[in-house]
Amino acid sequence: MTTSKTCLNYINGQWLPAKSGATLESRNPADWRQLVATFPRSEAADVDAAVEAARNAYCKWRLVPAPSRAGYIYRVAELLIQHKEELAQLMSREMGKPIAEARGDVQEGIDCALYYAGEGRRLFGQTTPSEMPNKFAMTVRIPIGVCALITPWNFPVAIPCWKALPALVCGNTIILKPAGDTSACASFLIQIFHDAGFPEGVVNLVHGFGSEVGKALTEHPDIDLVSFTGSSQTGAEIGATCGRTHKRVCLELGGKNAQIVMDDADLELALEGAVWGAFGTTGQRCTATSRLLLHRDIKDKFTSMFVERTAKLRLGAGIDPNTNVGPLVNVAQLQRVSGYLEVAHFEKAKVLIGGKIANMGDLKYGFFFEPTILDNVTPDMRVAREEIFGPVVSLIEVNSFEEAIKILNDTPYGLSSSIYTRDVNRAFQAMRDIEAGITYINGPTIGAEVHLPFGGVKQTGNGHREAGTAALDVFSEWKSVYVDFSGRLQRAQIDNH
Ligand SMILES: NC(=O)C1=CN([C@@H]2O[C@H](COP(=O)(O)OP(=O)(O)OC[C@H]3O[C@@H](n4cnc5c(N)ncnc54)[C@H](OP(=O)(O)O)[C@@H]3O)[C@@H](O)[C@H]2O)C=CC1
Ligand SMILES: O=C(O)CCC(=O)C(=O)O
Repeated sequence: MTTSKTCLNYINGQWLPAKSGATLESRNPADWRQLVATFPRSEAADVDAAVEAARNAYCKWRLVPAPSRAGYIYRVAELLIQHKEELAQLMSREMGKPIAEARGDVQEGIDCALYYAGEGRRLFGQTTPSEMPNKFAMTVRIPIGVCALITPWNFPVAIPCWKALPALVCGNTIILKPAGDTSACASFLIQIFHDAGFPEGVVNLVHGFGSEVGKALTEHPDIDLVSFTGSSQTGAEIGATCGRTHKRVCLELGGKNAQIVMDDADLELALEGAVWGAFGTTGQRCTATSRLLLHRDIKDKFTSMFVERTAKLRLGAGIDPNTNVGPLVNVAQLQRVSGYLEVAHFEKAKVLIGGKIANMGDLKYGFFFEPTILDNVTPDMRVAREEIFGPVVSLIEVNSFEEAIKILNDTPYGLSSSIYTRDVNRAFQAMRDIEAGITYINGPTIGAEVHLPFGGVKQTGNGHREAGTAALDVFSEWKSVYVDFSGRLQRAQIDNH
């Protein structure tokens, strides 16, 4: 039996309870009887204290040379490596991810830290010729200020790292508001930042409800930027508030990702991709495969292979190394996914396998849902259009490559996409014509790498990207600098120079 943790806020280098003293609980989704952590139910007053600390710290942090800022980030990488297993096990208990995937989540945090530590010695700007003689022109990146990072529960280490590390290397200070379901993981991560020695106030953590702490951060006049990953609904609300209060905002929202399997595909390879893409992380990824667009010539064969393989997946607690599919994160997710099965029945989709809450034996203490394949799905059905965020995938038959691309694009979202084909011409055509931020050729829709931009088109976001150098464009402003060493007034576009 593992003991529960008492998590606190981290403000100005101090571990503190909520000013009100109120607390909330985080429980193991594989067995809700197990308390994983208690954490502060913070309010606007706690947010005010964190914003004040971050604002004060910003004055000095922005002047620390970027290679020195990167030194702290490198130390985060070292500490994450040191604590990888402990953190992965905590994650598996707190949000249910199978342990191998939890290790992958921490590894992504490590990769991210190593990448942005390196960026501290680059942060390249441009030098460019001036129109004038004896004048030098260049661009430099400058930080934005105090950044609020509002993160979900599905990648409790990777997503906070994607946001915090580029923000910090650019010279901003941060306040993390993690999802309540992964408050212990967030505290562990911020302990690592503390141990890495960041100056007081540079890194802050405020736990609590999104509707209280998240909202207070978004509305706060002294927050300069909000970076958010989560639902489209909350994202739209945050976007509207930031518009009203003139804040920079970066939104990473939903997906309705599809994998195309063409008639010439390597079916075994496509099968591995479909299983991992649809049921990895119990389908709780914004990049999860929730539609399989199958060419009519391989549909029957591929479908029976897929059903057979899905039947072998083992549901269980993530901490058990034999588990393939863990629980959903909480009862609300379980209800949401069950609700979509009602929709599927109403829409006359055919359940080929799964389709129910799994409550045999010890599973009855958790939020388990059977891996589910829906057939006879048409592109207009709700199950084919709305983000389900669970282990449910819809099969849609297509007659041609062109039809597959058309259906793939026929969604309000545009995050990830995939095509399995041996035809290089089709692969390149797909790369060009698919409307999505990410396209995989002969790979599943999941598995992004930290040095490439991550994000999507249409309602998946608001045009920004996380990860890679693209994240530096979120967390810094461009300043154009002209140095005139002519010793006289030179006026571009007016003087005949
Ligand atoms: N794109 C993605 O990666 C993700 C998408 N989702 C989608 O969202 C659905 C619901 O999941 P849910 O966890 O409720 O997602 P939310 O978008 O509501 O939550 C994401 C984060 O935002 C916070 N938050 C909630 N309301 C507000 C608000 N008004 N202002 C500021 N911050 C807020 C949450 O805090 P708190 O935890 O306290 O609610 C959490 O930290 C899922 O089924 C899935 O479809 C969810 C997670 C990730
Ligand atoms: O699958 C991936 O590549 C990353 C997924 C992710 O970050 C997410 O679902 O939020």
